[in-house]
Amino acid sequence: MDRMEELGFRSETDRQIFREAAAPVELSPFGLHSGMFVPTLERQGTPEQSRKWVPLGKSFKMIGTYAQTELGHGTFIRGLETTATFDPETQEFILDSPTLSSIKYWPGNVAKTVNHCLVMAQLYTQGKCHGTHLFLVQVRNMEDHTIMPGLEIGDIGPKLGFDGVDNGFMRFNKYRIPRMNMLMRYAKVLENGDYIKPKNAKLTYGAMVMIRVFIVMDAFKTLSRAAVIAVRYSAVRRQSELRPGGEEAQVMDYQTQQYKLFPLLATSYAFLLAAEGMSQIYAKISSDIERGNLEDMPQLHALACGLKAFCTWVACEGIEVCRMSCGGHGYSHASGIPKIYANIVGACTYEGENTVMMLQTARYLSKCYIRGQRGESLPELIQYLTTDLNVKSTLGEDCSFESLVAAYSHRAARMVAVACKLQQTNKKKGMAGHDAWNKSTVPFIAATKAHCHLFIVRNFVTILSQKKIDPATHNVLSQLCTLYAVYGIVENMGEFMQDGYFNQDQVSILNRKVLALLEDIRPNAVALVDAFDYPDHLLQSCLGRYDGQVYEALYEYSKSSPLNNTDIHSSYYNYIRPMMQKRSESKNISAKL
Ligand SMILES: CC(C)(COP(=O)(O)OP(=O)(O)OC[C@H]1O[C@@H](n2cnc3c(N)ncnc32)[C@H](O)[C@@H]1OP(=O)(O)O)[C@@H](O)C(=O)NCCC(=O)NCCSC(=O)CCCCCCCCCCCCCCC(=O)O
Ligand SMILES: Cc1cc2nc3c(=O)[nH]c(=O)nc-3n(C[C@H](O)[C@H](O)[C@H](O)COP(=O)(O)OP(=O)(O)OC[C@H]3O[C@@H](n4cnc5c(N)ncnc54)[C@H](O)[C@@H]3O)c2cc1C
Repeated sequence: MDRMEELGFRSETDRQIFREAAAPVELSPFGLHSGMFVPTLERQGTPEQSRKWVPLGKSFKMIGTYAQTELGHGTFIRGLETTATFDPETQEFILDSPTLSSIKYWPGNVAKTVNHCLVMAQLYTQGKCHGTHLFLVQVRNMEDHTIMPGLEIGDIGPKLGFDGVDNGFMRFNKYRIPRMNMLMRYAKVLENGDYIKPKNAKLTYGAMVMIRVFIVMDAFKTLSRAAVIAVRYSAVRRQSELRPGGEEAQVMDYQTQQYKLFPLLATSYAFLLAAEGMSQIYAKISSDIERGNLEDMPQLHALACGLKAFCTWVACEGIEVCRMSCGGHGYSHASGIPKIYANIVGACTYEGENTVMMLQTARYLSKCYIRGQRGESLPELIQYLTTDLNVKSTLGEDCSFESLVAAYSHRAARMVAVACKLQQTNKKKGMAGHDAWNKSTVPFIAATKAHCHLFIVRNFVTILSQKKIDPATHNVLSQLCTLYAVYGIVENMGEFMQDGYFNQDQVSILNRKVLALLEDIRPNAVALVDAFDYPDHLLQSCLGRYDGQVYEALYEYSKSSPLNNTDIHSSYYNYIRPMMQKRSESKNISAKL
């Protein structure tokens, strides 16, 4: 913190890069403070509240987190049970956890680190419940960090990853906070207890939308780091003979290794651009929302949910492929990959479980599909839903960007139509609306994945056609873009072929194109991962070192294992030797017999 001040880092991006460099392996216990607590105070507080609290947060005088999930409910926010009941006599809210299942459970850094929380609770005033709202709650004494009376707080125990984050539980026993600690930018409770409702109840969910946008960038960061490690290692690692009697080949020269890694390299670039595109859309629509124009809120919500889920799923699968492509050494923490995976895989669950998020986007697509059928105008990103599904592909040998985007549009439009028609058929059969929906959600998830895939391909193509890029770089980025798109088709061929959109010749073209691109990309593969510019310090990987001294690094790493501190381990004296002695005594006994 002091060092950041000394260096004059003001922007959140600079600060984030610094924090990551300072704690490269474990997630920071202040991540939720800087990433969620302070921004939520800024965006959900009134100007007065922000002026009061944000400087305290930014200077770490107040350290906070976001406490929403409970033992009994995470996904279903409307089902949260923590109550905040307004007492007009004292001008306070009384926070309470009325049941076991209402205990806050999972919030990061609640257990030991923070002294404040933003608590999501059901607001009661004048005997009426007004749904969930956010409240700023002091949870520890600012002098000695003791837990405030009326609260029970603890750690939830070990997890798959997130070792640097003390996820905790928290129980309220009629705990009082001032009225002005409700975040009142959109909804308000007046002194007499009157409730002023917001323009849209979902404005309270703004912090989640923001983090989902950040998570798309996390998916890029983590997948690209694993790809850097795996590609560099594949250039160093030699195994088996490619040419009989020749020297052992770099494993990167095996076509199968290229097929594992180069599409993930291409995906990393695609995700970086998608994350940037998503951030721009977020900046535009969220500033409209702040000015009171809520028209595009559903579009933003749908895009953030879909991309968060799509990108984290693909990143996690891809990181695992990177790990396995490093053979045995990939399994060691020395590779750096297990930690990357363990931390990012949580993102498939936190900030909205991925299936649930996909279904939010699906609902939006379903509504847009109906509007499109009625001839109503649709937002630009969704206009493809009205394309003519009888058209066949014009893809030729060059696999042009235009033909690839058309293929992705066709696939997504067809799959959304299939899911919507199933939903409609279910309704016609007499099912209630919710059943008709539930019984079409599997095809809706597939359709939503296709929709997100289209967004990413189209975004990559658009950037290549609009940005001024020098010809050599443009050429190699075009290869990556084409590989991302063609590989996606080859791996999901059934979805593109089901209605005969491609003919047999075109399928052969696509299969050949993938293999040709692997060869094109091979000479630039290491440069393309170097271009991400991750320092060794950040990667913390013996396999992904910039200088390629992999075996030296692995040997040094092994020597630093705590088990090597002594020649004979205490387990020998405590267990192995007594066991051996026992065995030899019993052997002697049996020999006597
Ligand atoms: C979306 C919901 C599931 C909605 O639930 P419902 O179906 O019940 O709907 P509602 O009635 O509530 O909604 C009606 C209506 O509103 C629409 N809606 C909903 N939400 C929004 C919204 N936000 N904006 C606009 N509109 C919205 C909804 O679609 C309906 O519309 P229609 O009627 O038109 O259909 C909701 O309940 C929900 O969001 N649930 C999810 C809960 C959730 O997200 N919880 C998050 C808790 S906080 C958390 O998890 C924090 C985690 C933070 C982790 C720390 C991150 C640190 C960084 C780590 C990075 C790792 C990198 C590793 C690096 C390395 O190692 O290298
Ligand atoms: C590492 C980590 C960090 C976290 N940090 C925080 C934090 O800082 N603050 C905080 O408040 N919370 C935090 N959480 C909690 C997290 O936000 C929730 O776990 C998450 O929102 C998922 O909710 P859930 O646990 O209720 O899952 P559930 O909803 O119980 O999901 C279980 C299964 O049910 C399915 N399901 C649920 N609803 C539906 C539906 N409507 N349709 C179809 N399928 C459905 C899901 O797809 C899933 O397969 C964290 C969680 C993790 C893992």
